[in-house]
Amino acid sequence: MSTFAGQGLPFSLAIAAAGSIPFLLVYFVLRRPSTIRNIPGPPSQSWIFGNTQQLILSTQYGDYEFGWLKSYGPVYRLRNCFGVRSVKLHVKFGGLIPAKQDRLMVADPAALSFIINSPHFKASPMLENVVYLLHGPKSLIYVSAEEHKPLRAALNVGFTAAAVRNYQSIFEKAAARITEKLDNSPSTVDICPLLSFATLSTIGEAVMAASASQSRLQILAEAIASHLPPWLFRAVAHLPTPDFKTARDAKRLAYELGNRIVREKLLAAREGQLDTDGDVFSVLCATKDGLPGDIVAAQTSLFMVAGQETTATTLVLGLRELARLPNFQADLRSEITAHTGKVAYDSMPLLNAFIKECLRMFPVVPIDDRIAREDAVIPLSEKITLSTGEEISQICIEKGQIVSVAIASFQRLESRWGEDAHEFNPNRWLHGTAYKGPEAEALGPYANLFFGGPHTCLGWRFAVLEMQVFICELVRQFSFALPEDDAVRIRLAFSLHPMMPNGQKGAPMIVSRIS
Ligand code: HEM
Repeated sequence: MSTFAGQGLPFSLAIAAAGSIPFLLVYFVLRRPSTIRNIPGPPSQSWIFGNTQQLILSTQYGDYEFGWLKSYGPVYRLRNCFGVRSVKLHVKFGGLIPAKQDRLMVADPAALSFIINSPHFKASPMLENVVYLLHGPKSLIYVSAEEHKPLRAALNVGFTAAAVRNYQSIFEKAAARITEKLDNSPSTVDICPLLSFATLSTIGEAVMAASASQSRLQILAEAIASHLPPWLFRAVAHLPTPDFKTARDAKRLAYELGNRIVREKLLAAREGQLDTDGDVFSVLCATKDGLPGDIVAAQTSLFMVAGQETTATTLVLGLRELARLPNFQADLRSEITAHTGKVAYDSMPLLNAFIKECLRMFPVVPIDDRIAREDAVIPLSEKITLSTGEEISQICIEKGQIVSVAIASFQRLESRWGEDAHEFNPNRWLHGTAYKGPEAEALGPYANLFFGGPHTCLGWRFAVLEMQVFICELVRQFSFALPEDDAVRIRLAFSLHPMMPNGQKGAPMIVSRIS
């Protein structure tokens, strides 16, 4: 599927590496020594990769990270790529001393809350470049903090509780298409493409009223959902290599498609022909003094990527867990079949506990890198002990420090979720909130499972209703089991994905119709 994995990759890598050398040299000379060097953390695995390979490329996401969480606690230091950070003259030692480049891994609740809400931090340069390349400079996720607030408020009209209720019939039709496909599939079936296509079709219809059968929409989704290598730099992205060209083409295609649809809708609105209860773009185009058409169209790629694979992956990983819990699966089916007629999804405790547990255990964005725009003092919920023996309750960091918001680790903190934090246990949500801690009161019904701060997921209600509808239809009609030779692993490829041993995305399951 991904052209990034195709023939052009080694060539692009070579060009990217060559193009980056002058920047790296300047970087090595100008950067400042680490201020977090006394915070304990795992030893570096290699000079080139530091601990980054273990963090990002482990066979199963978290193989190392969750071990580090246990050994070093919710805040620790990791070595980044190119371990020797700078060559700095230390008069005290009378020579050239290499200082290390470190990243701060943070899963401490107070620290996380501070980082994601503070203007002192922004997305890391690497993340910004990928976002720019994929979604463009006018997309909600890329614009400056000043532009973000009004743009988000304007876009939110398409994602309110009332607006999302209008998309329910779209989700129901998509769920019916999945069950039809399952009826025509062999008993062992890869559920990934089925769910990816279903979530793509709902995004197309609910956001733009574009049918998923439109081939351009499909091509676009293929291209923009491709796994982007995390080493993309904006400068080299303008090189004429096939990999970067695919990303640029996808962004252009998305904009063209969105732009055409928005123009049609604006025209229909002027003629009083626009259905204002319809899709997100219709709602936005019908809003008096709303956003200019080009700004609405500029969100096409973001909505398609943010809304498609996220929901599909959460569902796939959840169904795999359901297969491991046959008793819970049976109870959930009983709860679903007990509801006849108009389904009140929010009043189904097992269904909602299951969805929350899927989001907790498998945050599709498990780690989010930020950079300090200026010197800052990060508060901590619990004191940590430095390698010098000193105890600290806050961390002073310098401008330029990379901080990894360790979402997956936060969602497995034993101090907050209990000793069984690493187990998939939907029942934890059945009796009040599963989250224990002084900040529990401040968390919403989803306990920050869609992240927090100004960039918290705009489409969370959309995702929840879609998952409620899909799970109800699937579990009502089918039972789910794992094949005996199941070898699927969860790996990080920009976001979490189920991967088969051959390196392809996929999740074969035994799906049987309930007679
Ligand atoms: C299970 C499904 C989903 C999960 C787990 C999820 C998770 C997230 C997370 C963690 C972020 C914050 C990213 C960051 O700050 O770097 C985010 C942002 C966002 N999500 Fe979702 N998402 C899901 C579904 C959706 C859907 C269905 C849509 C739209 C239809 C959507 C639209 C967005 C948008 C537009 C943003 C950017 C918000 C901003 O920058 O202000 N998401 N999502």
